[in-house]
Amino acid sequence: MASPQQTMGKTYMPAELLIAHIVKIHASISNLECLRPSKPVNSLFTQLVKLCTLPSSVDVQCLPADVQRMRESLIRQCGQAEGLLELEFSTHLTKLPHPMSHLNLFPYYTNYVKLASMEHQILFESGMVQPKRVAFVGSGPMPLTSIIMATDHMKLTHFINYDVDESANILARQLIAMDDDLEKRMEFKTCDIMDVKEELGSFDCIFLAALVGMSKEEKVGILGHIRKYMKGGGILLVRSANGARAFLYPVIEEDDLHGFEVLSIFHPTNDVINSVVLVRKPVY
Ligand SMILES: C[S@@+](CC[C@H](N)C(=O)[O-])C[C@H]1O[C@@H](n2cnc3c(N)ncnc32)[C@H](O)[C@@H]1O
Repeated sequence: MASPQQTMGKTYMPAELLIAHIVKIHASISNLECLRPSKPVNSLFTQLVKLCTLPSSVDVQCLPADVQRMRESLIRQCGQAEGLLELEFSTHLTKLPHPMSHLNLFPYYTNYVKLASMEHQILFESGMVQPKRVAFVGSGPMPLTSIIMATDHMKLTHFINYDVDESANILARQLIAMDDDLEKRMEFKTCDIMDVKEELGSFDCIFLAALVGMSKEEKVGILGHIRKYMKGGGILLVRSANGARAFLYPVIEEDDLHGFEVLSIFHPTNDVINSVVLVRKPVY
């Protein structure tokens, strides 16, 4: 089997070697009792993220069926572990007197800062400057994207966060409760995004979190629903994945975006995981 090579200071991993490592990690994760944060869980997911952010020639569109099945299982495991990690930290932070001054305790806080800055830059370059109303779909118990966007980039914008999980919204509201500015500009609504209709037409920009729609079919169904109800000329930012990062999150291809005008697709090469796909609903 080919061995790893060094390119630009990063180990380039031949696809078959990378996949062999990922298959082994998936097997170890599958043997874990539960995916709540713990030493073994943290260590396996840290190894997995390191591997998946290495330069490689992996193309998940051409995986053998058994590896594709493993990938789908791994994406669900990653989603579950991410949700449990956010739940753990949000529960801990909301017990502190000023949760907002301790957000950086979250292990992936700097990744979210970089991702939000990247997403704001992409929106700014597409002409979406200081939107009035933004929706974040799948905000979770640690709604870092909305918080960082509202605090650092969109200081006049009103954010409506949708999450199907009421316990996530209860924690998210507690997280921002001590911040007067965010309290006024941020709402958390408990519902499946598939049940939100006319209100989607009130947003200048909608973010769709990577973990909303865990299979291609589910994601495409959600995209079609949002497109149906969002306003003409409205912008949708879809988080996707590329290369080996596609073992962690679902991938959105251009042909999953029929009916939208694709404005840009950005694949990060640093430690940010998600790709950013920006689309607009045409004004008929
Ligand atoms: C764990 S969070 C990750 C988002 C992350 N906090 C961020 O700022 O980008 C993803 C959330 O999506 C929510 N979710 C999944 N499917 C959904 C759906 N169909 N409608 C609304 N929320 C959904 C889950 O309940 C979960 O809390």
